[in-house]
Amino acid sequence: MTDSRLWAVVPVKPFACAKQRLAPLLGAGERAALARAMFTDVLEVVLNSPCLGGTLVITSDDDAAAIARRAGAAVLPETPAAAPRPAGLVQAVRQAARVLAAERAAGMLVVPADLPSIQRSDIERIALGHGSAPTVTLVGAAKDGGTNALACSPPDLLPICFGDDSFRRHHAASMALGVVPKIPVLPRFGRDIDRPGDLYAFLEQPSTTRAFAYLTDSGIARRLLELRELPGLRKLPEPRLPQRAPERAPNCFSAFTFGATAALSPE
Ligand SMILES: Nc1nc2c(ncn2[C@@H]2O[C@H](COP(=O)(O)OP(=O)(O)OP(=O)(O)O)[C@@H](O)[C@H]2O)c(=O)[nH]1
Ligand SMILES: O=C(O)[C@H](O)COP(=O)(O)O
Repeated sequence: MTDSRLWAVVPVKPFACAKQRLAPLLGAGERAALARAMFTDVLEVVLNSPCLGGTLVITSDDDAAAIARRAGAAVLPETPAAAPRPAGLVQAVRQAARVLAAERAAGMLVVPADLPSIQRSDIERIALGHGSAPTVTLVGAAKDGGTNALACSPPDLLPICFGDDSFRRHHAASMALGVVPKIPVLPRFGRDIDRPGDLYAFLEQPSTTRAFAYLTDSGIARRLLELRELPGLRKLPEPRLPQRAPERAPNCFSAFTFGATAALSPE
């Protein structure tokens, strides 16, 4: 590959297992639908960013893989299947880094699938400011010390250590390599939706995202209004769809099996 642009890597956990920390507010089906909507928002942004060389979605979820392929992204079947966090995320991103390095990609930009508010200008700030190898760019989560954007050139330069306190650990790993990471200030990249407070904050800023539309059209936003008086939600339109009863979550870490890794060219 002679392209000097970064490849976006979007790791996606099976929707049926996603957003467990939102269980106090949402049923299993609602969490899966929200994760799907957020992933579609993120996918649209990265695929519409010509500053990127391509988009690789790594997942063991057939539905996520089908969405990615329809949108024009390359899909890398995750092997082994998603494990409990953070091991699953770490192994998935390491797998993607190995594949991109083998394809001689200039670098990778890991974009989590739970950042529905990001915009193309945010991707451009990271990609166009990243520079040539060896380089690391990091963007931290606003609250929990996580890493919400990780770019590295070459793709397998940086030890991947998602999990508790990951931003500090990724920063330290980069410094240990003698690479001072670039840390652009990107507030929208800081706002991943993990916990109830993140969901309330997201709802208080109406947007044209699929995630916001799902939460309002399904009646969830109004239900949360009744749970916690949110002045910002008063002007929401009446919900159009009947509310779905919470469903039981399936066994989330049953074994998935996939074939060989997909080619990088989008199918
Ligand atoms: N491919 C893959 N992606 C993962 C895995 N675990 C998490 N992710 C993705 O990594 C990003 C951040 O993950 P989390 O914030 O832990 O999201 P989550 O696992 O849905 O949230 P919880 O269920 O509350 O832990 C999201 O895009 C997830 O879909 C995994 O095991 N495999
Ligand atoms: O930094 C990390 O480990 C990932 O971004 C996931 O963290 P989160 O579950 O807190 O979003």
